[in-house]
Amino acid sequence: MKKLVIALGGNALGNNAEEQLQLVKHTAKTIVDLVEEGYNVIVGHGNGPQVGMINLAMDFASNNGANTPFMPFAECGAMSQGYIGYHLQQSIRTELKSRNINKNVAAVVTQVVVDKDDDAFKNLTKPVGMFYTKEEADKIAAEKGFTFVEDAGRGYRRVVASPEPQEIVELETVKQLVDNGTIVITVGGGGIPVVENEDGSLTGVAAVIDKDKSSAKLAKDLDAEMLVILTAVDRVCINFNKPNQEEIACMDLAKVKQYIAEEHFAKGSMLPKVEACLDFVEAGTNGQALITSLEKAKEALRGETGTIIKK
Ligand SMILES: Nc1ncnc2c1ncn2[C@@H]1O[C@H](COP(=O)(O)OP(=O)(O)O)[C@@H](O)[C@H]1O
Ligand SMILES: NC(=O)OP(=O)(O)O
Repeated sequence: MKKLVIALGGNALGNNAEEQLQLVKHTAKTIVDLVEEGYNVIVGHGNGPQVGMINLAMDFASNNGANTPFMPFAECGAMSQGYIGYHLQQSIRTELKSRNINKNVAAVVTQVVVDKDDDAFKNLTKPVGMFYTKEEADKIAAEKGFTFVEDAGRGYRRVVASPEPQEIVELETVKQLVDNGTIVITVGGGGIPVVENEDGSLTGVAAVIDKDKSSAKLAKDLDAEMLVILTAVDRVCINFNKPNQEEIACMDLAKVKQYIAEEHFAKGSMLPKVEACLDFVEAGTNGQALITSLEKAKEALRGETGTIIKK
C-alpha cells in the first residue's frame, strides 16, 4: 500500500472550536476518499491560529484574577495538538463508519526535537493567533513584549520562533501504527518543539515548528511514496496574483530552485510548502510531492490537477 503523508493547512481546520468541528467533517471526507483509493494515509496539520488562541486565553486567565496558573507556550502547543487531533480522529472515525470501512484512526501526541541554538530563536517568523490592526498590535506588544508582523496585507499577527525539525520522538510508534494499517494523525502543529538535555531528557520550548517541514521530515522518515500538501489553491503558480499568473502542473527540482530564486513563492505561505516538497523529493529515491487544494486532492492524485514536484 502506498504511504501518503498529508499536511493539512488552515482551511482544513478553521479558527475556533465550533468552526473546526464543522470543517474537519469535510476534511475527513477527503481523507477517507484517499483511504478508499487504496492509500495508507498519515495526517499532519497546522496549529498557528489554535496555539495563539490557547496561549492568549491562558495568559488572560492567569493575569486577570481568574486564579489560573501560568501555562507555558509548549504546553499550549500540546493542547492545540490534542484538541485538533481529537476533532480529526473523531470525524475520520465517523466517516469511516458511514462507509463501512473497518479501519482504526488515532492521533499521537508527538514531540519534535529542535536545536536550542537554532537561529530561529533570535529571528521570530511564525505567525500565530488572530489578526490585529496596527494600533492593537502595538498596544499588545508594549504590554506583553510580543513581536508582531504585517501578514500579506491581511493585518498584524504575533510571531514566534520556528526552528527546524530535527527528530520525531514518537517515530517508531507512528511506524508501528502505520504498518498495522491505522490512519495516524501526527506531527500536529509541526510537533511539540522540545530540546534534548545532556541526560537525554526532553524539555518543551516556546516555538511553533512549520507543519510542512515536519510533514516532509515525517515523509522522509517513513519512506513515503508521496508528500501531499493540502492548502487553499488547486495549483502552485508563477507570477502569483499578477496579470501573467500561470499555473504549474509539474516542476522538476531544477525548476523549483529556479522559481524560488526568482521569488515566485511568498515567504510564510507558499515558499515553505515548496521548500518542504523540495527537501522530501531531493532526499528520497523515488518520492514525489503534490501541492493542491483539500477539495481537489482525489483528482490531483489521479493526475487531473495539482502541482507535482519530482526529481
Ligand atoms: N506562487 C503561489 N502560488 C499559489 N499560491 C500562492 C503563491 N504564493 C502565495 N500563495 C498563497 O499561499 C497560500 C497558502 O499558504 P497558507 O495560507 O499559509 O497555507 P496553509 O494555511 O494552507 O498552510 C495560498 O492560498 C495562496 O494564497
Ligand atoms: N505549525 C504550523 O505550521 O501551523 P500553521 O500551518 O497554522 O501556520
